[in-house]
Amino acid sequence: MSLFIPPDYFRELDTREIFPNPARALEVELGCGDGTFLVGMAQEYPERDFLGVERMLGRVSKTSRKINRAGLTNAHVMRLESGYTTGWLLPTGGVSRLHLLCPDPWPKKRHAARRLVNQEEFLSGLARILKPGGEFLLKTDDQVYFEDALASLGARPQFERLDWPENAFFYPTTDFEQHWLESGRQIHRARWRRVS
Ligand SMILES: C[S@@+](CC[C@H](N)C(=O)[O-])C[C@H]1O[C@@H](n2cnc3c(N)ncnc32)[C@H](O)[C@@H]1O
Repeated sequence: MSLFIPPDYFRELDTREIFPNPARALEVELGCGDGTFLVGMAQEYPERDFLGVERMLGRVSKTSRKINRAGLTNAHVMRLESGYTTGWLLPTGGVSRLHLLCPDPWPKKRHAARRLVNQEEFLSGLARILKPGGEFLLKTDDQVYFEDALASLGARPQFERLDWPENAFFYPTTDFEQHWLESGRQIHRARWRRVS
C-alpha cells in the first residue's frame, strides 16, 4: 500500500508503524510534489525506506500511482503538513536523511515566517528526528530562502555543514529543479549532519 495514513495524528509514530523493519534506513522527503525524486531514490536504494510528505491531494495521488506502477514496497506517501510532521509526528532519532527540495520560497518579506527553515517547529523537530550522523539536504533556486536556511541551521550547534560536491552520490533531479535549470536559474544546495 503506497499511501500511508498515520494510525494517530496526535502522538509520535513508532518507526514500525511506517515500515515493518526499523533496522532499515528511513529517508523522508518533505513536499515531494509528484514523487519523481522519491520514486527514483526508492528504485536506486531498495535496501532503504522512503516516506514522501505532501499536502496537495492531486500530487499525493500522482506519487502514490508512481509508487504502485513501479511495484515499490519501500516507498510510501502521506498527505500532511511538513512542519507538523517534522515537529510532532516522525519518530525521535528515526530518520537517516531528510530531503527538502525546491520548497515553496515565500519570497515576500512579510511572508518570511512561513518559510519552513524559519520555523521553530521544523528546526527543533529536525534535531529531534535525525539520528546522530543523520543528514538534512536542501536544494532551492531562491537565494533568500537559501540564506535563511544557512542562518537558521548555522545558529544551531546540533548541525554541522557538510560538503556536497557535484555527483557525490546518486541524487535525482526533481521536477521543479529541472524546470528552474531549463529556465537558466541557479540551484543552491546545502547539506548538514546531525551532530551527536
Ligand atoms: C515547489 S514544489 C516542489 C516539489 C518537489 N519537491 C520538486 O522539487 O519537484 C513544493 C511542494 O511542496 C508542497 N508543500 C509546500 N508546503 C508544504 C507543507 N507545509 N507541507 C506539505 N507540503 C508542502 C507543495 O504542495 C508542492 O508540492
